[in-house]
Amino acid sequence: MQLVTASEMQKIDTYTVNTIGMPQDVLIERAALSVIDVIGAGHFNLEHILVLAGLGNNGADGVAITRLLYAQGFNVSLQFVGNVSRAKESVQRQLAIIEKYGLVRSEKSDFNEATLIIDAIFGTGLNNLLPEGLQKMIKAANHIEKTVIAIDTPTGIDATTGEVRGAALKAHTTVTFGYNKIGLTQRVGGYLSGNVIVKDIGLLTPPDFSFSDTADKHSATDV
Ligand SMILES: NC(=O)C1=CN([C@@H]2O[C@H](COP(=O)(O)OP(=O)(O)OC[C@H]3O[C@@H](n4cnc5c(N)ncnc54)[C@H](OP(=O)(O)O)[C@@H]3O)[C@@H](O)[C@H]2O)[C@@H](O)CC1
Ligand SMILES: [K+]
Repeated sequence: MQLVTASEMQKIDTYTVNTIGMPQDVLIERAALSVIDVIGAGHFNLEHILVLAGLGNNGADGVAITRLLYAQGFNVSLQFVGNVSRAKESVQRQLAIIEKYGLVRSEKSDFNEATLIIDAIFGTGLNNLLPEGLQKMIKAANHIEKTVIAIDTPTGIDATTGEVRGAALKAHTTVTFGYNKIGLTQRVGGYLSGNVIVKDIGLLTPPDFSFSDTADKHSATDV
């Protein structure tokens, strides 16, 4: 199966949105729906779902997932990591929608109460060490061994190299979009990603795209 680096994935996202004209919110909705499929097909304890969201498009996926779960009647909490006033427009749009659903964000959540954690903090946009406060939070969450579903990549894993950027939230399952990422198959990233499920969300790859990875070297689970 074809693997990609973080920057290749970003180029494919940009091509799909800017050249093809697929609205970004449609991709986010499809990403969220694909995660709902995985949650529904798995044997997860859904008594209390906690969604941790970041300030970029990965966080926007998280807010959309929260809305879809809430609309189905699940007990779901949404907690942001970082200052929401600095969130990308995609997140702000999702937040405006959930407000109208009557969904209220949590300021601080008790991880012990959660039966399932959805990690939508950072995805392919991760470009540095995680902030120290977040590293601490992740280490504490790993310690209590909750079941985690990572959105696109486990937070803290470099999607290109599989290295840990300070700390990484260990996932039971990672739902990744379009193509699997090299970093989810190598080094510690391979271990911390758990079961990797690749979902098609309608991304298009430019016809002349040159991948740095040669497809016949690898195999992975495709769904
Ligand atoms: N593109 C699309 O259309 C679609 C994308 N989708 C989803 O979006 C995800 C990629 O989204 P994203 O590019 O917004 O980046 P994300 O991982 O959310 O990070 C947010 C921002 O955080 C920042 N930052 C980075 N590292 C940092 C650090 N260590 N400490 C602090 N800040 C740090 C950095 O901002 P910068 O520093 O560059 O200003 C970065 O931009 C992808 O994984 C998939 O889930 C799908 O829904 C399909 C449609
Ligand atoms: K994530």
